[in-house]
Amino acid sequence: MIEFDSVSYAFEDVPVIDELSLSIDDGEFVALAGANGSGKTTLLRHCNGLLSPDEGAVLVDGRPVEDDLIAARSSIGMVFQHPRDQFVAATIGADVAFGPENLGLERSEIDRRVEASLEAVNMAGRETERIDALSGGEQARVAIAGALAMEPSHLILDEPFTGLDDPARRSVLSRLESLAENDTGVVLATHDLRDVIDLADRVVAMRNGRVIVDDRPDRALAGLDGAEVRVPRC
Ligand SMILES: Nc1ncnc2c1ncn2[C@@H]1O[C@H](COP(=O)(O)OP(=O)(O)OP(=O)(O)O)[C@@H](O)[C@H]1O
Repeated sequence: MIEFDSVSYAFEDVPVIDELSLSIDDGEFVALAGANGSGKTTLLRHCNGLLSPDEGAVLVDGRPVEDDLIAARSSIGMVFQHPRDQFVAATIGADVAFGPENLGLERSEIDRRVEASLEAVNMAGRETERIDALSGGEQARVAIAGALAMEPSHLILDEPFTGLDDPARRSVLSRLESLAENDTGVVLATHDLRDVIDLADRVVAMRNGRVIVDDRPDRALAGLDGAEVRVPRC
């Protein structure tokens, strides 16, 4: 479970997160919406200690993130907006293996995780391919596999679809849907709720560092307008 307990955060003196409270259960698929600058990325960066709250607390499985950064980073897989920037190796297999290797796991366990993670994103058997030769959609899936190889309880994706065309987005989304069905919590920050409206259990929308809507997707849409997010036309 991820809990934000009255979290406030400012860059220099500019408040960005404002006494925000929110809980995300294991296995939930949450769409995090909001206009540019509403604070989505800043909030998500608190989940694995990249940022620490000025006030309040962020808890992962009941423990403040900063009390045990390694535990928090093992529980939370993060995929950022431009997956290209987070690759650490030239080939798919080496990149996905990097996290488990840092955990000091046995080679057989590392290999098992790499295989299972690539299978989960529909890229089984492609370990030796070079990442720089992949399409954007394939790179997004490799980044997700890298996060999954840590066997996180939650996967947090910060607008992972930037620059992807519709087929690539749909392919990644269908993978995320099956992960959520298998009990990995998914938090997906997006401007475009059309992507996730059929998949999400909840839509949380932010404005000026606060939660303005937190509801089932159908009801959340009724409370949002095009200024916050791009909503599906029904
Ligand atoms: N490193 C930083 N230094 C100073 N201000 C920052 C920094 N990062 C973000 N901000 C500011 O914090 C506010 C929230 O930014 P944030 O990236 O969290 O919003 P967002 O909802 O993720 O936006 P987007 O949808 O455009 O990615 C913005 O006003 C932004 O300019």
